[in-house]
Amino acid sequence: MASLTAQETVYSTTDDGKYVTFRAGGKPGKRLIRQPGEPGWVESFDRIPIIDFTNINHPNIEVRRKLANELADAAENVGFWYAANTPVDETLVAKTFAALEKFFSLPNEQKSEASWMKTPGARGYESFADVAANEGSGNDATLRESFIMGDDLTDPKQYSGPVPEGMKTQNIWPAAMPELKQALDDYYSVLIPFARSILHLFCLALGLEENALDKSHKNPMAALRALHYPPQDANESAAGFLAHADFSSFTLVLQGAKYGSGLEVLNMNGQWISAPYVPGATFTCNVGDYLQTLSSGRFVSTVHRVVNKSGSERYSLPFFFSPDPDAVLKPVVNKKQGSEFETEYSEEPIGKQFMRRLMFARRFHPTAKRLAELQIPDKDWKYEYITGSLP
Ligand SMILES: O=C(O)CCC(=O)C(=O)O
Ligand SMILES: [Fe+2]
Repeated sequence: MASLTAQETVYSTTDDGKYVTFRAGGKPGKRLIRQPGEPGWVESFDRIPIIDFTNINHPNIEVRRKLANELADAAENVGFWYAANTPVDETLVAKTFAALEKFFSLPNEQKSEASWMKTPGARGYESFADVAANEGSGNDATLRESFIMGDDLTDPKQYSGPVPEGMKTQNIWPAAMPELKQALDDYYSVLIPFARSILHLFCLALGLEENALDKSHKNPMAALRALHYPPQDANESAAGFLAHADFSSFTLVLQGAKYGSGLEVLNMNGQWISAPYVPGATFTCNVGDYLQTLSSGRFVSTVHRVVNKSGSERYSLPFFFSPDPDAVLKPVVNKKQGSEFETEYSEEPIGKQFMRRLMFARRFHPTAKRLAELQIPDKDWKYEYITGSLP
């Protein structure tokens, strides 16, 4: 059993002191920073709740419903929660992190053989220099490097049905480390059923049939993003990962015991609440934008960032679970009374919205524009991409 202990609350203040700025829902946003007792201070979380997932697949639906209600409470009031005692075992976690450490320690040329620029959907390796170029943070910034793999209907390890016509191979793998594919495939194949069970809990929590969202998550867009953050200087003002909300239905992040912490979650008072590692293969999880829309804003896609001032290397492994690329996302429940949530949604299939946001995040990168044109050869889209006027 993981120990269900509350963690320390830490505030950090690398913002301008008055506002925190971020990107959420594809738009820039800002939040006023308020100290306790100041006008406008609101009740908001100061820690991330820990939920025991032992009963996630319990045969009795009433037992599952009880867990679903705990999850709903966290999803409504925080948007983040720790999932302890999940079906994912610690040996698998240790093996996966060992593979990631090995991959990131390869020479740059070997990692770059599997560059994201060679794939249709920006899978593969994103170097320190790529991140610096994307975020305009300067050429020598070494804030993070990452490796992405995800859903791929051309990969028989993932999908046994007939490959849809015109479907391209999505993932790319480094020739220098063939065992990376094995390690990430193994982990991914355990995360998919775990995520499906969580989706069922969210349906119960919304008062729907457990399988109500299965039809929009048949061949879900799902991805693992392995991340490596070297320790940042104490006076470095850039974040390892800028403040953002996720474009996913929900995200399940693994953090490793021996690595530095640095994940921080924004509460309603503009305070950064730390979300460090919790022992026992415990996941740090959050609601993403798509579930926020599906739930009419009942579940909140909360802004977060990474600032690794721990003094040690940090590796983390988010798993993003999103709807089918051809799904059109509409709220499946009514808005809560008094909710100020914007209920506007787009009729555009979510896969296209997803790619647009993915490419927008790389808009300063010289090669990203070419990649964007390959992926979505759509005039309007290109226009939006070039001018940066995304909705
Ligand atoms: O590194 C982490 O813990 C979180 C990274 C993250 O927020 C993301 O990949 O969207
Ligand atoms: Fe994120």
